[in-house]
Parts: sequence; structure tokens; C-alpha cells
Amino acid sequence: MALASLPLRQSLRRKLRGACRSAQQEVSEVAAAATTTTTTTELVLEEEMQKLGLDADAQAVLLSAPLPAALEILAACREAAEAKEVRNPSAFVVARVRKLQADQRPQPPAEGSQLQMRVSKVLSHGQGLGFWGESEWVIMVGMGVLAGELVEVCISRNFKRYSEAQLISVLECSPDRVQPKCPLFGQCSGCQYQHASYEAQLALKREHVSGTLRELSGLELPSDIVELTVRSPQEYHYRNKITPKLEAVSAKHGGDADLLQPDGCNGPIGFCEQEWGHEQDASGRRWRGTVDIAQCPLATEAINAQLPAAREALRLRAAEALGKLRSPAARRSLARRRRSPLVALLRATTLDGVVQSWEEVATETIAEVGTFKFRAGNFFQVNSPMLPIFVTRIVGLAAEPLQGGDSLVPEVLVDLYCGVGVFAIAASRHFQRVFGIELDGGAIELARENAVANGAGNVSFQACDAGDGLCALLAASGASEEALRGERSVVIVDPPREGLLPVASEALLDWGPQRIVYVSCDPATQARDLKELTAKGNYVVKRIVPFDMFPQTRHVESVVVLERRMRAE
Ligand SMILES: C[S@@+](CC[C@H](N)C(=O)[O-])C[C@H]1O[C@@H](n2cnc3c(N)ncnc32)[C@H](O)[C@@H]1O
Repeated sequence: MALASLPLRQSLRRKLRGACRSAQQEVSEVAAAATTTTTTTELVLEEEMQKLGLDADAQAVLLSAPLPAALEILAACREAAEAKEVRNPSAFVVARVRKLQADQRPQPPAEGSQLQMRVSKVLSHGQGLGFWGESEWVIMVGMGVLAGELVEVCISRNFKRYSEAQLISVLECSPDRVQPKCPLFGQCSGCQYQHASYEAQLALKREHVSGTLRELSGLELPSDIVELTVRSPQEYHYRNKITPKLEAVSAKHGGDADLLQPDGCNGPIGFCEQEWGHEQDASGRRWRGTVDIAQCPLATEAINAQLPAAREALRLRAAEALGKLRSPAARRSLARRRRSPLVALLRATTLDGVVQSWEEVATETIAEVGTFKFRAGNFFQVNSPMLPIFVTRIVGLAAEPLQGGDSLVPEVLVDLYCGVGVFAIAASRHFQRVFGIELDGGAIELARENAVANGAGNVSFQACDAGDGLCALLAASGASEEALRGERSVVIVDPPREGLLPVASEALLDWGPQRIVYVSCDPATQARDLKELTAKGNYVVKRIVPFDMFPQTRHVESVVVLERRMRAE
């Protein structure tokens, strides 16, 4: 039996180390396998490498190439060395192997070419993923396709590992395909799923929550842990808030352009286009234009009834505001403000009708929960018909008996990122004591009023950063705070899209409540936080419930319940 050449064995060992396979047993098994498979050709290879004086790295690179190619490269190197055309054989060999590998890499289809592909799956942002040709080159098609469909696409842009493409036509439809209600679907960036039946949308959202939480948290979650997506009672006309903006000509042009004039206020009013434009401004920035929206089928009927007048009022307001400013820079800066006079607000509420002023206090009744005041331009869940189901279910998850038997009823609740106190007040009947913490002082004032109006006498609110507020609460020394440190404490966290700041997750872990109900509108940041919260093994994920707060769009609200491990677990 011939012995394996040294570089071969070294290469195998390096590969093994690279793959982090630490078990000594595995190393010896593979090295032994190499011993038995060494051939005469490999011995020739080794001899040639030594003759040319290749260094260890070049040997390893050469050994990563298929044997016939490696021999060819060595022959070429020898020839070049004999002709004194190469001074550094190691560099020559590495360059040749790298070129070979680059040549063998799958090549993308040409930009602008049209091709057919089968959609494998729909990704969480709504794009379709497919593979093309023998090399299975990855292609991502913009919105509007469904898994299993055969589509014709045009390649718009190639990247290192994949291409972006635009849909030309659907050649074979999925049974889940339906006719979108909005004629602007595909053009407007507001909706991604109008072409999918509602059942298919619910399934997609469940799949996205499951995939994102698993992939980004790295947690091994049981296969059936993600429950069915809770459906919205209304598939259209559910949105209680829209903020259409006016595209005054140069709001989209940076640089020197001075087109943002009052008479430019005849532009479209609506939402961003789905596609980014190809033009660039002086600083290289691209932008998305605005789709003119006369009616939005997601918004409530009351909002749509007021939209024509609101659009006209917006044009007048924008022209007046821009007319007061002399400098182009000041006009551009005004146009970029989030609540600029170029943006309209339409917020529909049960008690005050459609409110159009950002700062006005509006009132919404949530059936079987209560009546809540909030500032029309600030955070309040946008799907009014879904709110009673959503709030009741979250409070129910928080108030369930704790591990250890029916008698272990939760007693103290913290509603972290509480806004105007919806969860805190809705939960007050189920807990002896409730605390709400929220950064926005104005929201906290309204939360206090809401608590009084809804007869929730056991709730107190604090205007503070979540992490700091939690630390301060735990440092206080009343009887309620004592109870907070006991084993019957629960927290609901409902942070903004960015998820928990490190100080908040640290404070949460230092505290160690018995249960965490984590409500999130971004499963990706939620997954990151779950990784952190479960890292030390104190918490385990018990339930995951997706809620469809945003039908027809890719967005989903993901609720995860974590329980503190019992000592014996
Ligand atoms: C997704 S909203 C949740 C509101 C509330 N739970 C509800 O359902 O109405 C997130 C809230 O977190 C608040 N917030 C943002 N950053 C915060 C921070 N660092 N500390 C505390 N609250 C914060 C926002 O003002 C907003 O009210």
C-alpha cells in the first residue's frame, strides 16, 4: 500500500481544520482514507511540485484543483520556468488555479436578456426566487410572482452571485393567483401580495416568520411551533392611516437643481413607486418616483371619501409653504421633512372621523377592550378591525397560568414600549399590578388619561427609555416592585422595527421575568433579540403566533412567547 504524499495529507488536515472538525478520530479516519487512495499520478504531482519549489500555500491551492487541470498547470509552469519566463512558480500556479476557478464559476445571463424560469419560492420581501440553466444561476424577480409559476423575465442587473430580473409575463399560473383589486398593483410599493389568494398570503407569512426566526436566531425550534397566521377580519379597507406625499418636481433631484417651486405642486400625490429609477443625481443617488393615488383599496372607505379633497388641500398647502422660502436649499430641506407640508395625513378613527392634523388627539374604541386617545400622527396600530382580536390574544398569552400548575397565576406585568397604554390597560383586569414604560412623554400623558377613562386603577406609567425605565423600576423599593422580582412577573415588549436596544435586553435579562411576550413588526430584528435572550439558556421559546395586521402586503406582526426555564428543566 502506497503512503499518501505529505502535501496531500497536509491538505486534507488543513481542510479538516478549516471545517472546524475538531474530533481527533475524524482526522485520523480521513487521513487513513487518503493513505489508501494515493495514486501514481498524485506521486508525480508531488514530485513536480517539489522540483518547482512551490511553497505550501501554492501546493494547497493546486491540490484544490481537479487532478488533470493541476497536472496541466504544473506542465505549463515548468515550461515557463525553463524558458525563464517565470520567476515565481508559486505565484504562477496560484494565478492559474484562480483563473481556472473563475472560468468555471457559473456565468450569469446577459443583462437585458429575456428568459424563462420556474419560481421556487417567494422571499420575505415579496420577490420570487428561481434558478436558471445548468449552473442553477440564482435569479430574483421583483414582485408579482408565486411559487411554482413559470415566468418570462428580463435580466435587469447582474451581481456577483445572482441576477435581478423584471417580470414580463406569467406563462403558467399558480392556483393561488387571483386578480389584484388595485389597478396600480405592481407599480405602487404599498402592496406586494394582491395577486395571491388570502389563504396563500397567510401561508406565506407563516413561512416567512418561521424561516426568518429559525435562520437568523440559529435556534432549533420544533417544526410545529409556528401557529397558523391569525387572519384579519377584513382583507381590504382595513387601514386607518395613510400618508400620501406630493412629488414636487425637484424633491427627487439633489445637487444643484432648483426645480422645487410652488408651481411644481401639480405632481403626483401618493406613495413610492415599487422600482428604483435608473437616473442618478449629481451625488450618484437614485430615487423612486411617486405613484399618483386617487383611491387606495387598503384604506378605510372614510379615508377614500376624504382623499380627493385632502389631495387638493395638500397642493395648496405645499405651494404656500414653498412660496415663503427663497433659497432652494431651504425648499429642499422642507421637502425632506417627514411631516413636511408636502405630506398629508389621513387617520380614520371611530369617534372623531378622519383626522388630518398630525398633532390632534384622536380617539379609537377597541371593541371589548376600551377607548384610547392617541395623537393622530403618532403610533397606533393601523388595522382597526383586527385590533380587538390582536390585543385580546396578546393579553391572553401574557396572562396564561405560568409553568408549575394552574395555581401559579401571573401577578405583575410590565408593558415595555407601551405607547398610549393599550396592552397595559387591556391587561389590567388580569394582573394585580401593571407598569407601562414608553419614551414619548406625550404618549405617556395620554396613557394616564386612558387608564382613568377605562377604570384601570392598578396601572402606572413612566416616560423613559425602555432599558433605563426598567432598571429604575427594579431599583425602586415598593411592595409592587418586590412582586416584580418574584416568580409571577410577565413582560410584554413591543419595540419599534429596530428591536431591543442592548441596554433594554440586558436590563430584561438582569431582571429575569417568568415570561416574555415579544411583539414585533420585524421578525429579523426579533430573531436577533431571541438569540440574545436565549443565549444563556434561561429562556425557551414556547409559542410563535403570526398576526396578519397588514393584508395584501408582505408585512406581518410576529408574537413570540418565551418562558423562563424551571430549575429542573
Ligand atoms: C411598536 S410601538 C408599540 C406601542 C404600543 N405597544 C401599542 O401597541 O400601541 C413602539 C413604541 O416604542 C416607543 N419607543 C421607541 N423607542 C423607545 C425607547 N428607547 N424606549 C421606550 N420606548 C420607545 C415608541 O414611541 C412607540 O410608542
